[in-house]
Amino acid sequence: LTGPSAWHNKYPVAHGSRQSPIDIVPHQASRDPNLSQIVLNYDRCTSINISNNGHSVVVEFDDTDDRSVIQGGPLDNPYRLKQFHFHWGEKGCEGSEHTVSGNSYASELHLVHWNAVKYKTFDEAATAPDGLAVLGIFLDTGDDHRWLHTITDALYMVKFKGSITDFKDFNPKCLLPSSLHYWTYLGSLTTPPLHESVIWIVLKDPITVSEKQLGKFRMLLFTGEEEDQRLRMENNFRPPQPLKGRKVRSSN
Ligand SMILES: CC[C@H](C)CCC(=O)Nc1ccc(S(N)(=O)=O)cc1
Ligand SMILES: [Zn+2]
Repeated sequence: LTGPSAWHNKYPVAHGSRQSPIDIVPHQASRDPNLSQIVLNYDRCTSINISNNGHSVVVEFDDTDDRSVIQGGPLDNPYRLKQFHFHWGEKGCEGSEHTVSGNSYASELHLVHWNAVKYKTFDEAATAPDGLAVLGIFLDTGDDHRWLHTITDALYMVKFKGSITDFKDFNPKCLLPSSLHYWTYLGSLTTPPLHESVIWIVLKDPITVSEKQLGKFRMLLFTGEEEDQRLRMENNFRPPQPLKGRKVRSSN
Protein backbone atom coordinates (compact mmCIF):
# COMPACT_ATOMS: atom_id res chain seq x y z
CA LEU A 1 0.00 0.00 0.00
CA THR A 2 1.90 3.10 -1.19
CA GLY A 3 -0.74 5.48 -2.63
CA PRO A 4 -2.26 8.69 -1.20
CA SER A 5 -4.47 6.75 1.27
CA ALA A 6 -1.36 5.32 2.97
CA TRP A 7 0.73 8.50 3.16
CA HIS A 8 -0.62 9.41 6.63
CA ASN A 9 1.30 6.47 8.14
CA LYS A 10 4.66 8.10 7.45
CA TYR A 11 3.37 11.69 7.07
CA PRO A 12 0.67 12.34 9.70
CA VAL A 13 0.27 15.90 8.30
CA ALA A 14 -1.68 14.13 5.50
CA HIS A 15 -4.66 14.57 7.88
CA GLY A 16 -3.72 18.23 8.60
CA SER A 17 -5.86 21.36 8.44
CA ARG A 18 -4.51 22.80 5.18
CA GLN A 19 -3.95 19.88 2.78
CA SER A 20 -4.01 20.08 -1.02
CA PRO A 21 -5.48 19.64 -3.55
CA ILE A 22 -9.11 20.67 -2.92
CA ASP A 23 -12.36 20.79 -4.86
CA ILE A 24 -12.94 24.43 -5.86
CA VAL A 25 -16.61 25.49 -5.89
CA PRO A 26 -16.62 28.79 -7.83
CA HIS A 27 -19.82 30.32 -6.40
CA GLN A 28 -18.60 29.58 -2.85
CA ALA A 29 -15.31 31.42 -3.47
CA SER A 30 -15.34 34.99 -2.14
CA ARG A 31 -14.48 37.76 -4.62
CA ASP A 32 -11.88 39.86 -2.82
CA PRO A 33 -11.50 43.40 -4.24
CA ASN A 34 -8.16 43.69 -2.40
CA LEU A 35 -6.76 40.82 -4.48
CA SER A 36 -4.61 42.39 -7.18
CA GLN A 37 -3.67 40.62 -10.40
CA ILE A 38 -0.73 38.25 -10.34
CA VAL A 39 2.38 39.38 -12.23
CA LEU A 40 4.77 36.86 -13.82
CA ASN A 41 8.26 38.10 -14.65
CA TYR A 42 9.64 35.10 -16.53
CA ASP A 43 11.42 36.99 -19.29
CA ARG A 44 14.94 36.26 -18.00
CA CYS A 45 14.10 32.75 -16.79
CA THR A 46 16.75 30.05 -17.23
CA SER A 47 15.65 26.45 -17.50
CA ILE A 48 18.44 23.96 -16.72
CA ASN A 49 17.25 20.38 -17.06
CA ILE A 50 14.31 18.02 -17.38
CA SER A 51 14.12 14.88 -15.23
CA ASN A 52 11.95 11.93 -14.19
CA ASN A 53 11.90 11.80 -10.37
CA GLY A 54 9.69 8.70 -10.21
CA HIS A 55 6.61 10.82 -9.43
CA SER A 56 6.45 13.24 -12.38
CA VAL A 57 8.52 14.92 -15.09
CA VAL A 58 10.19 18.07 -13.71
CA VAL A 59 11.84 21.05 -15.45
CA GLU A 60 14.21 22.87 -13.09
CA PHE A 61 15.31 26.51 -13.23
CA ASP A 62 18.29 28.54 -12.03
CA ASP A 63 16.91 30.17 -8.88
CA THR A 64 20.16 31.83 -7.70
CA ASP A 65 18.67 35.29 -8.29
CA ASP A 66 15.33 36.99 -8.96
CA ARG A 67 15.42 36.43 -12.71
CA SER A 68 12.03 34.70 -12.80
CA VAL A 69 9.46 35.56 -10.17
CA ILE A 70 5.75 35.61 -9.50
CA GLN A 71 4.30 38.47 -7.44
CA GLY A 72 1.10 40.31 -6.62
CA GLY A 73 -2.25 38.71 -5.92
CA PRO A 74 -2.14 37.08 -2.45
CA LEU A 75 1.66 37.29 -2.27
CA ASP A 76 3.45 39.76 0.05
CA ASN A 77 6.84 39.13 -1.59
CA PRO A 78 8.12 38.05 -5.01
CA TYR A 79 8.53 34.26 -5.15
CA ARG A 80 11.30 32.69 -7.27
CA LEU A 81 10.55 30.01 -9.90
CA LYS A 82 12.26 26.75 -8.92
CA GLN A 83 10.64 24.08 -11.10
CA PHE A 84 7.51 23.02 -12.90
CA HIS A 85 5.97 19.57 -13.30
CA PHE A 86 2.71 17.90 -14.31
CA HIS A 87 0.05 15.50 -12.93
CA TRP A 88 -2.11 13.41 -15.27
CA GLY A 89 -4.41 10.36 -15.49
CA GLU A 90 -4.61 7.26 -17.67
CA LYS A 91 -7.55 8.66 -19.65
CA GLY A 92 -8.70 12.18 -20.53
CA CYS A 93 -11.51 12.44 -17.96
CA GLU A 94 -9.25 12.55 -14.90
CA GLY A 95 -5.71 13.59 -14.03
CA SER A 96 -5.83 17.04 -12.47
CA GLU A 97 -5.32 17.43 -8.72
CA HIS A 98 -7.64 20.36 -8.06
CA THR A 99 -11.20 19.83 -9.28
CA VAL A 100 -13.83 22.49 -10.11
CA SER A 101 -17.33 21.73 -8.82
CA GLY A 102 -16.29 18.07 -8.72
CA ASN A 103 -15.01 18.04 -12.28
CA SER A 104 -11.47 16.94 -13.15
CA TYR A 105 -9.33 18.13 -16.03
CA ALA A 106 -7.04 15.78 -17.96
CA SER A 107 -3.90 17.19 -16.37
CA GLU A 108 -2.54 19.96 -14.15
CA LEU A 109 0.72 21.92 -14.48
CA HIS A 110 2.37 23.20 -11.28
CA LEU A 111 4.89 26.05 -11.37
CA VAL A 112 6.66 25.92 -7.99
CA HIS A 113 8.08 29.16 -6.55
CA TRP A 114 9.72 29.98 -3.19
CA ASN A 115 9.97 33.05 -0.95
CA ALA A 116 13.65 33.97 -1.26
CA VAL A 117 13.05 37.29 0.55
CA LYS A 118 12.20 35.61 3.86
CA TYR A 119 14.06 32.28 3.53
CA LYS A 120 17.63 31.38 2.56
CA THR A 121 16.96 28.12 0.71
CA PHE A 122 14.09 26.36 -1.06
CA ASP A 123 14.20 23.52 1.50
CA GLU A 124 13.81 26.03 4.37
CA ALA A 125 10.96 27.79 2.55
CA ALA A 126 9.28 24.43 1.84
CA THR A 127 8.62 23.98 5.58
CA ALA A 128 7.34 27.55 6.25
CA PRO A 129 3.62 28.48 6.15
CA ASP A 130 4.30 31.24 3.57
CA GLY A 131 7.33 29.59 2.00
CA LEU A 132 6.02 28.41 -1.37
CA ALA A 133 3.66 29.71 -4.05
CA VAL A 134 2.47 27.18 -6.62
CA LEU A 135 0.71 28.36 -9.77
CA GLY A 136 -1.69 25.64 -10.95
CA ILE A 137 -2.80 25.52 -14.59
CA PHE A 138 -5.41 23.03 -15.85
CA LEU A 139 -4.87 21.16 -19.13
CA ASP A 140 -7.92 20.34 -21.25
CA THR A 141 -7.82 17.98 -24.25
CA GLY A 142 -8.54 19.27 -27.74
CA ASP A 143 -6.22 20.68 -30.39
CA ASP A 144 -2.43 20.35 -30.24
CA HIS A 145 -0.72 22.90 -27.98
CA ARG A 146 1.70 24.86 -30.19
CA TRP A 147 4.53 24.95 -27.63
CA LEU A 148 4.02 21.80 -25.52
CA HIS A 149 5.87 19.71 -28.17
CA THR A 150 9.11 21.26 -26.88
CA ILE A 151 8.50 19.30 -23.67
CA THR A 152 6.87 16.17 -25.13
CA ASP A 153 9.73 15.80 -27.66
CA ALA A 154 12.16 15.55 -24.73
CA LEU A 155 10.19 12.96 -22.73
CA TYR A 156 11.78 9.95 -24.43
CA MET A 157 15.11 11.10 -22.92
CA VAL A 158 13.71 10.81 -19.37
CA LYS A 159 11.61 7.65 -19.71
CA PHE A 160 13.04 5.98 -16.62
CA LYS A 161 12.93 7.12 -12.98
CA GLY A 162 16.20 8.86 -12.14
CA SER A 163 16.94 10.00 -15.70
CA ILE A 164 17.85 13.66 -16.34
CA THR A 165 18.95 15.64 -19.39
CA ASP A 166 19.79 19.23 -20.36
CA PHE A 167 16.76 21.41 -21.10
CA LYS A 168 17.83 24.98 -21.78
CA ASP A 169 16.03 28.12 -22.96
CA PHE A 170 12.50 26.98 -22.17
CA ASN A 171 10.24 29.80 -20.99
CA PRO A 172 7.02 28.52 -19.32
CA LYS A 173 5.27 31.77 -20.27
CA CYS A 174 4.26 29.88 -23.43
CA LEU A 175 2.18 27.51 -21.27
CA LEU A 176 -0.09 30.20 -19.80
CA PRO A 177 -3.77 30.57 -20.74
CA SER A 178 -5.08 33.89 -22.05
CA SER A 179 -6.51 35.03 -18.70
CA LEU A 180 -4.67 35.16 -15.37
CA HIS A 181 -7.92 35.15 -13.35
CA TYR A 182 -7.41 32.81 -10.40
CA TRP A 183 -8.62 31.23 -7.19
CA THR A 184 -6.28 31.28 -4.18
CA TYR A 185 -6.17 29.45 -0.85
CA LEU A 186 -3.68 28.21 1.75
CA GLY A 187 -2.63 24.60 1.24
CA SER A 188 0.18 22.08 1.03
CA LEU A 189 2.46 20.06 -1.18
CA THR A 190 0.31 17.39 -2.84
CA THR A 191 2.97 14.67 -2.50
CA PRO A 192 5.06 13.62 0.50
CA PRO A 193 6.32 15.29 2.65
CA LEU A 194 2.96 17.16 2.22
CA HIS A 195 4.36 20.26 3.99
CA GLU A 196 1.63 22.87 4.69
CA SER A 197 3.75 25.59 3.12
CA VAL A 198 1.96 26.48 -0.13
CA ILE A 199 0.00 29.57 -1.13
CA TRP A 200 -1.98 28.09 -4.04
CA ILE A 201 -2.88 30.21 -7.05
CA VAL A 202 -5.05 28.16 -9.46
CA LEU A 203 -5.84 29.76 -12.83
CA LYS A 204 -9.50 29.58 -13.82
CA ASP A 205 -8.86 29.07 -17.55
CA PRO A 206 -7.27 25.84 -18.81
CA ILE A 207 -4.84 25.52 -21.67
CA THR A 208 -5.65 23.01 -24.40
CA VAL A 209 -3.35 20.12 -25.37
CA SER A 210 -4.07 17.14 -27.64
CA GLU A 211 -4.69 13.56 -26.51
CA LYS A 212 -1.60 12.67 -28.56
CA GLN A 213 0.58 15.13 -26.61
CA LEU A 214 -0.85 13.90 -23.31
CA GLY A 215 -0.27 10.30 -24.38
CA LYS A 216 3.48 11.01 -24.52
CA PHE A 217 3.45 11.73 -20.76
CA ARG A 218 1.96 8.27 -20.23
CA MET A 219 4.99 6.60 -21.86
CA LEU A 220 7.11 7.77 -18.94
CA LEU A 221 7.78 5.13 -16.27
CA PHE A 222 7.55 5.23 -12.47
CA THR A 223 10.32 2.61 -12.48
CA GLY A 224 14.05 2.83 -13.08
CA GLU A 225 15.97 1.29 -16.02
CA GLU A 226 17.45 -1.40 -13.75
CA GLU A 227 14.02 -2.56 -12.43
CA ASP A 228 12.45 -5.54 -14.20
CA GLN A 229 8.91 -4.28 -13.55
CA ARG A 230 7.96 -1.50 -15.98
CA LEU A 231 5.22 0.65 -14.42
CA ARG A 232 3.72 3.35 -16.69
CA MET A 233 3.67 6.80 -15.11
CA GLU A 234 -0.03 7.72 -14.97
CA ASN A 235 -2.63 8.70 -12.33
CA ASN A 236 0.09 10.61 -10.43
CA PHE A 237 -2.53 12.90 -8.88
CA ARG A 238 -3.75 13.15 -5.26
CA PRO A 239 -7.54 13.34 -4.86
CA PRO A 240 -9.16 16.44 -3.30
CA GLN A 241 -8.70 16.84 0.49
CA PRO A 242 -11.10 18.24 3.16
CA LEU A 243 -11.44 22.05 3.11
CA LYS A 244 -11.58 22.15 6.97
CA GLY A 245 -13.09 25.62 7.06
CA ARG A 246 -10.65 27.26 4.66
CA LYS A 247 -11.80 30.16 2.48
CA VAL A 248 -11.10 30.15 -1.24
CA ARG A 249 -10.77 33.67 -2.66
CA SER A 250 -11.37 34.65 -6.25
CA SER A 251 -9.61 37.36 -8.26
CA ASN A 252 -11.83 39.81 -10.13
C1 LIG B 1 11.75 19.60 1.45
C2 LIG B 1 12.05 19.86 0.01
C3 LIG B 1 10.94 19.52 -0.94
C4 LIG B 1 9.67 19.25 -0.19
C5 LIG B 1 11.23 18.27 -1.74
C6 LIG B 1 11.07 18.46 -3.22
C7 LIG B 1 9.81 19.21 -3.68
O1 LIG B 1 9.93 20.29 -4.18
N1 LIG B 1 8.59 18.61 -3.54
C8 LIG B 1 7.36 19.05 -4.06
C9 LIG B 1 7.18 20.25 -4.77
C10 LIG B 1 5.92 20.61 -5.27
C11 LIG B 1 4.82 19.77 -5.06
S1 LIG B 1 3.22 20.19 -5.64
N2 LIG B 1 2.60 18.95 -6.40
O2 LIG B 1 3.41 21.32 -6.54
O3 LIG B 1 2.40 20.48 -4.46
C12 LIG B 1 4.98 18.58 -4.37
C13 LIG B 1 6.24 18.23 -3.88
ZN1 LIG C 1 2.36 19.14 -8.36
